[in-house]
Amino acid sequence: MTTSNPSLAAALAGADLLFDRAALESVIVDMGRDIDAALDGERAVFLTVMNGALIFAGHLALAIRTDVEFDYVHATRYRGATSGSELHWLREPAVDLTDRVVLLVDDILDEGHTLKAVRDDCLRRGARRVLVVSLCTKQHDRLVDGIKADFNGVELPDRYVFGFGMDYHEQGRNLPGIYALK
Ligand SMILES: O=P(O)(O)OC[C@H]1O[C@H](OP(=O)(O)OP(=O)(O)O)[C@H](O)[C@@H]1O
Ligand code: HPA
Repeated sequence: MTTSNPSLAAALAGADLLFDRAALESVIVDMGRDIDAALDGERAVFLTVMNGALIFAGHLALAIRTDVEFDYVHATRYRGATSGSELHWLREPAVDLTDRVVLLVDDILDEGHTLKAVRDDCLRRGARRVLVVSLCTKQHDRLVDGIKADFNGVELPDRYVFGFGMDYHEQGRNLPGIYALK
């Protein structure tokens, strides 16, 4: 941690716990069941958007019974800040997506720029179907046109959240719950 980072302890002291680990694990089990039904036996590419989706992806993969092929992309537009800017691609998919079903797995659908760009990139690479899977979606009117989650775990108020993979200035990703700044 660099010394210029705002204090995680101070943020936690002023934050609300929205969903604890047990609640999230239960939601993710249900998502896995729904995804199995949608895949109907097809072996999908399980494409994780790093870094934020890391923890969700691990839990979700264990909740899906259909075999999947793992790959990941790294795209970031917040870069440790609490408001987004343009998307930076740090790693593109390695698996050939031609004619594949893709489970596009991310932690949060906020304004939607990230998932829209990655989803469109998968389609450009020839994916037959992209199912957008997000642990949470923020409720506000800033969502870009043309993107929605096909599978969503929980809905969030319009507040900056962290934990369960999501960062507060690159801190707090391994907190076992979702917290919201006041
Ligand atoms: O819907 P949007 O407004 O585009 O925001 C959602 C994206 O922002 C976060 O990534 P971030 O850029 O913070 O990178 P990270 O995954 O490394 O935390 C999050 O993991 C999503 O990918
Ligand atoms: O509220 C958020 N928290 C963490 N990462 C994010 N990326 C987009 N919105 C958020």
